[in-house]
Amino acid sequence: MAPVMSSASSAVPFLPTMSSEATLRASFVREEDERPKVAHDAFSDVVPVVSLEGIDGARRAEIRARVAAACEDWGIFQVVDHGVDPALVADMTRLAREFFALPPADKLRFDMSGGKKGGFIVSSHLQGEAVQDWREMVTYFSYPLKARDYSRWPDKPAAWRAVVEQYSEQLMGLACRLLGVLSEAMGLEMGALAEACVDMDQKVVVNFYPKCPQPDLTLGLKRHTDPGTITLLLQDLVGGLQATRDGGNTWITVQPVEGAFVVNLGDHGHYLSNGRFKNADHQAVVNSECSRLSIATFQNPAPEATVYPLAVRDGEAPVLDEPITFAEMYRRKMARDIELAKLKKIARADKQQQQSAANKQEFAVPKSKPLDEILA
Ligand SMILES: O=C(O)CCC(=O)C(=O)O
Ligand SMILES: [Fe+2]
Repeated sequence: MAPVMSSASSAVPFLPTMSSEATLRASFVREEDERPKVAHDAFSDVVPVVSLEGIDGARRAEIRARVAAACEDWGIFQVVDHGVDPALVADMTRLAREFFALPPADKLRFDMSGGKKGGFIVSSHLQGEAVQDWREMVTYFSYPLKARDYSRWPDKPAAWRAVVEQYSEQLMGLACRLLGVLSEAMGLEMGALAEACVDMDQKVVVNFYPKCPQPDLTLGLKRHTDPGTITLLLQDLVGGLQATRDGGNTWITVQPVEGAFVVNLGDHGHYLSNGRFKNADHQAVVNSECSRLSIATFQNPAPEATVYPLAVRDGEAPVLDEPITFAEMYRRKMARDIELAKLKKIARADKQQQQSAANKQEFAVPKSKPLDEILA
């Protein structure tokens, strides 16, 4: 069936309408090959849920083996019994929901469009991209401490800044414990990955996906891999995080687990393992029944950290030609994405032109011929 599109221009502010329009604006409608293939609630349990109870003692070897297997398979696993205070997690999600429920003007006081470091933005699609993501987000640059610019941290709801600070600190602790296990899983010393990150960066991104009138035509967040070392994702029980390991042909929806963090390996982690551990290829889908909240904590190396395999096994060649900095790795990734976005935009415009030419032809009334010409 042909998609039903609203003709409103994407230049019109769309915040208040994201959840109230009956049909999707054209700027959110994805090409067929990018649309969701699996429902937001068709949960799969293939991504293992690993308890971290006993991580510094009796269960370390078992945890390490399960983490290694999951990273070789999907680049994703979930952790429970992780030591992050559940009351803090509850406060974080409650206050995040309160923020997104504020009037648009309050959120736009922290508008980060135009390249500002941190704050609120709608969709956050790449420069030049033809299709927008169905999401709002707010970002906090939280580590290193010198990167904290409190003027870019929303000050409403009142308690949120303090809660984000505590959350960032506890997640940094969890990330360091996980990097220790991951280093060992790569056959390295426990401190190897943390050392490779130099002074670790942390960025917290709170994603809010409003309910959507036509979720089958769009994505909350398009397919991507995270650039950093690992990402710790807290998702509510609605579901919508999807992963693929065959380039987008087949997808699974990660089963939400109460209180768990989903751990995604990013590009940096992938390269350091010499490609043995996958950089999780993932996206977020939306639904028409309710909104969804997820909080992604990105643990990235410092911009000047070197990206190069640390764990090259016998008989393997390094997956990178030469050591590069993380800043350069990120620049190349963005350049590739922008190039791809440009090509997709051109293909989309071509297709729209062909469609409108075909429509004109269909409706063109054939010139009538004199009867004797037809009969001749
Ligand atoms: O919301 C989700 O499930 C995914 C979020 C994500 O992948 C990201 O923020 O990078
Ligand atoms: Fe992601």
